[in-house]
Amino acid sequence: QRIIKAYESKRRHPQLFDSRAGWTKWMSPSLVDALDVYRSSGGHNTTAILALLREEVEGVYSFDLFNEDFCDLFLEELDNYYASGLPIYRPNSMNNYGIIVNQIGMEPVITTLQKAVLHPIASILYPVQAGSGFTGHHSFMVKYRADEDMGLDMHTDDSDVTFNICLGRNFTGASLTICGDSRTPRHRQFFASYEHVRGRALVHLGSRRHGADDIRSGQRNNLIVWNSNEAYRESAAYVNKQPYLKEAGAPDPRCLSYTHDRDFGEFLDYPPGKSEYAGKGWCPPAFACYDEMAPVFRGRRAHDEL
Ligand SMILES: O=C(O)CCC(=O)C(=O)O
Ligand SMILES: [Fe+2]
Repeated sequence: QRIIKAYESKRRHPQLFDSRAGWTKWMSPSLVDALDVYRSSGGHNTTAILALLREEVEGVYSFDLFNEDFCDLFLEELDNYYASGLPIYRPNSMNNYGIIVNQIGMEPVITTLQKAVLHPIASILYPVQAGSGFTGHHSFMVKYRADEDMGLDMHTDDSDVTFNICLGRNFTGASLTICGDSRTPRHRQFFASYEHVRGRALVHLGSRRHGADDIRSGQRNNLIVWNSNEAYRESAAYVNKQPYLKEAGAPDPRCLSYTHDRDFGEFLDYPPGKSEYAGKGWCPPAFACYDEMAPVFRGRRAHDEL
């Protein structure tokens, strides 16, 4: 709160923080029109919105959201914040170069975006998780560069519905690998590789396993909005209350996580500097290991207990 106040007078593009106006003027005109159709039909006419969504793979969709101007202004604003010397809160332990944008004063304007754009789309795609409204969001930037963080380990989000919006700048590589839904037999099976496009958003359930492949050149900055819905979390349908199903078979190496998976080392070498994770994984839990994995797991345990 103190930081938000301190930054207020230093904003480079104050219009980006205007929660009343929101970000509509930088949005894809056809999306704005489609949302109008949806809204004026009381949420019944979903045709126009659905026509703008591209299904990348079952359960994961992308759509054009912002224009180049928006991406430029937004990245300039972040550069300006970094130059201000104010403290930078990192989004999570795995992102050393990102920033939580709610902490620089963007929470209200992103709430406007959530109400006007994200929730309508999420409620069409994921009615159970989106429900009658989101109750909060955790919004942050991730940044990848060949000489900084290059990628992000496989994980699921503490989010009910995630929107991942690419702001550029120029880059090659850095695609997003999409695997299965957590707790399902195929959670570590490969589903798709998504190439980010500047101005385009990807939307998926937070429970979907995903990770960012290493960047080859340039830099990629994405705005991530983790939407949460308290009513859904309290309901019996909440994903974290579902049974953890037994894995169907050996994982696809592209879907392995060195921070989460107990069998990572059976398939791949730990990335440089990450070998401390060996032996610390918990996923899958013992009762949900695929058949051939059990001896591996028991062997590891027996070894550890010596
Ligand atoms: O780099 C990306 O596109 C995804 C980042 C991500 O999944 C996350 O920060 O939770
Ligand atoms: Fe994520």
